[in-house]
Order: sequence, then structure tokens, then C-alpha cells
Amino acid sequence: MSRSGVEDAGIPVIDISNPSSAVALQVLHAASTFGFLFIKNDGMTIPPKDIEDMFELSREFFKLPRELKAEYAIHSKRAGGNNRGWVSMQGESLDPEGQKQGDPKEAFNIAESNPSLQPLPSPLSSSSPLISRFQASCHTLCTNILALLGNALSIPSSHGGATWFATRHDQTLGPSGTILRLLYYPSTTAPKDSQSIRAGAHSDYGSLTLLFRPPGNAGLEILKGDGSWGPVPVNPYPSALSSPPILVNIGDLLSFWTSGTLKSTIHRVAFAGGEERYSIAYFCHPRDEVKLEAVPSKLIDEFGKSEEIVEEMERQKKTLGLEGSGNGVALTAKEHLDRRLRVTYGLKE
Ligand SMILES: O=C(O)CCC(=O)C(=O)O
Ligand SMILES: [Fe+2]
Repeated sequence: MSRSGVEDAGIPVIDISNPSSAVALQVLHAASTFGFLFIKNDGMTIPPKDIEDMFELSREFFKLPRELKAEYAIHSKRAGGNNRGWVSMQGESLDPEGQKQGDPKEAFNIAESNPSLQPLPSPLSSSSPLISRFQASCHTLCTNILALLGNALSIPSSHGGATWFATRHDQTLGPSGTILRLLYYPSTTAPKDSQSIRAGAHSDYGSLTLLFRPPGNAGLEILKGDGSWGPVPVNPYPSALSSPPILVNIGDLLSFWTSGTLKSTIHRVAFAGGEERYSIAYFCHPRDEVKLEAVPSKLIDEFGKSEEIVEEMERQKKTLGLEGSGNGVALTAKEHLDRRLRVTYGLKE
């Protein structure tokens, strides 16, 4: 297969429909080198029709007048509390040190059902079966990827084996910070300068992120090893893959948990023509009470403490306010997320 168009970030597409140890190693390789991978969409894991319908719903929602969306403001009681609800234009900054203004985008965060969905405005409320089904299929995919990572990291069966990570993300056992996020970037015609950015350079917070973009949607870029930005196409092999593959990336929590073995790669959304833009992200997190203790994997122990990894762990500790502490700090998943949200939204405890 040859890759399309301009030089892209070279992220591999992996078919996990027959999960073997060889497939698990491909996933581990991509997760530890790029921090990004594409999963071939077999049409069943996440039905393409549900993806289309979610985008249609998102378009309808963001068209609503501002006042209606503001009734469900992020963190408000009406929206169901912390990290749920609507984020207004410039309402958050993903790169607080590098940006004077917040990102020129809107978002709506939907948490997992507990036991039903958070209060939602119309038209989201009338589509709750679609939303719940989409969340469930996203979670299944995350669980399958986590099981492949557990397999490739050779977690001994005495410690739970390949499902070590997956069971810690089992939503039937308790709440988690997992969020489905609808994103909308209104069109902008006059960028102030060529450096205009629609979502600031950042790494994600959780374990795994699934990212959906409609065909042709440009702008996403990842920071490459040589310091340059590489575009991430929606479908790297359009002639071979009728449905775009699902983009997956490793978040800071999983990188921190694996002592940097899995890579949480910095990415951003560049201006790219300034057309109206929609995307949908599923941020998967372990259950709140899960302790981010050492992963029982010899491979992680042996991965080596290269200068690059030591630096990366220092960067992550700084973001978490853990500078100077040893590697033995075992935060819970909830503590990890709360520390990150405090920085993004300027939240106080
Ligand atoms: O909109 C996109 O394509 C990416 C958004 C993103 O990286 C994020 O919300 O974490
Ligand atoms: Fe992101």
C-alpha cells in the first residue's frame, strides 16, 4: 500500500481482528515509538454509520444558540458536575504556557453512564441510545487494545496476565474519568499569523484516546522526533481502506504508569485553511480508585532509562506538580486526572 498525499507522520495501520502475539507486538511497537497507531475499522468494532450519525448529531448541537449551550456549562450542576458539559470558545487552553488566549474551539464532554447518561440538552438528549452505543463500542476497542498491550508486555498470569490493564478499566466495577468529547472549531477566515493554532500543543491525559474525524478533515499534527510537525491524515490508505481506520494515541496516564515505555506524543490542531472543523474524541481512563503502581512487566523494567525517557518522566511530573519526587509515587487514576484538570481549567480544589 502506498501512502497518500503529502508526507505524513508515518503512523502504522494495524489489523487487530485476529489478535495474536504478533499483532500485540505491532501494537506495542507503535505505542512505544510513535505513541500513535491506526486500528483498521472492520466495520463491526465501531460501525461507520454510528460514527457518521455522531457527527450529524454534533453538527446539530453546536448550531444551537450560545445561551442554550451555556445552560450546560462545563463543571456546572446542570451538566452533571465536574468535567461534564459545554466548553465555550477560548474556554480552555491546552497549552497554557505557549498560548495567550484559549483555543478557538467549542467542546461538549459526556461522561460514561452512571447508571444513565448525565443531563443532556436537546438534540443530544433524544439521541442517548446512539451516544451510549457509541461509548460502549469505543470502550470495547480500548479494552481490546489494552489487552494486546498487556500481552506484549508479558504481564505474568500470576499478576492477572494480559488483561491486567483491561480489568483496571472495567467500567462495571466503578466510576472512571472516561469522557466522550464532541469538538467544534468554527471557521476562521483571518488568521493573525501563520502560526495560528486551533488546539494548542498538548498530550492527552488518560490511558488511550480514540480520535474520529470526518473524511478530508485536516489540521491534526504530531510532534516528530526531529522536532518538526507531521500531519496525520484521516485515511492514510484511501484506496485500500473503505472506512477510515481509527486513530488511537497513548495518553500521559498510561505513559506515566509504564514509566515512559509507552509514549504520550505531543500533538496539536493547526489552522489548515480555517474551514469549520468537527472531531470526536473518546478519552479512556482507568477506574478512579486504580492505583498507578508499578506494572508487573520485566520488559518495562528492562526498557532502560534512556535520557529521553528520564526527560519525559520529568516533564510529566512537572505537569502533575510532582517535581523532585522519586518514581515511587503511586497516584490513583482520579488524583492523576484531577491534577491535570486543575492546570487546564485553572480549577481550585
Ligand atoms: O480535534 C482534533 O483533531 C484533536 C483534538 C485533540 O487532540 C484533543 O482534544 O485532545
Ligand atoms: Fe489531544
